[in-house]
Amino acid sequence: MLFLVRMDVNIPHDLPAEQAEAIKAREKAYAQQLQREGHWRHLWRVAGEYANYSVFDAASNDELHGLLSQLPLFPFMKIQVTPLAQHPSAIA
Ligand SMILES: O=C(O)C[C@H]1C=CC(=O)O1
Repeated sequence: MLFLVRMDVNIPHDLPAEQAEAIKAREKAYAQQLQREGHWRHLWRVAGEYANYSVFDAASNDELHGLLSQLPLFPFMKIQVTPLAQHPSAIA
């Protein structure tokens, strides 16, 4: 099952910079692991915003929730999920 996911990141200004950088480094490693595993199919920056649009592949809503809730930045993100279905006019 494919899901369009938008993530808006909002790291509190009072979080020490060193801590923020450590969380971002763990986030990058986990994001790249999920991409290698085929769960995180697309990752695009929203131009001009600390946000991304992503496409995830997960077997169920519960699996997707598990993947997203383990993101190190999860406590600092607003996440919107849109389940995707086949479009009858799509050729691929
Ligand atoms: O930068 C972001 O959009 C947030 C998050 C998503 C992947 C990653 O490495 O960080």
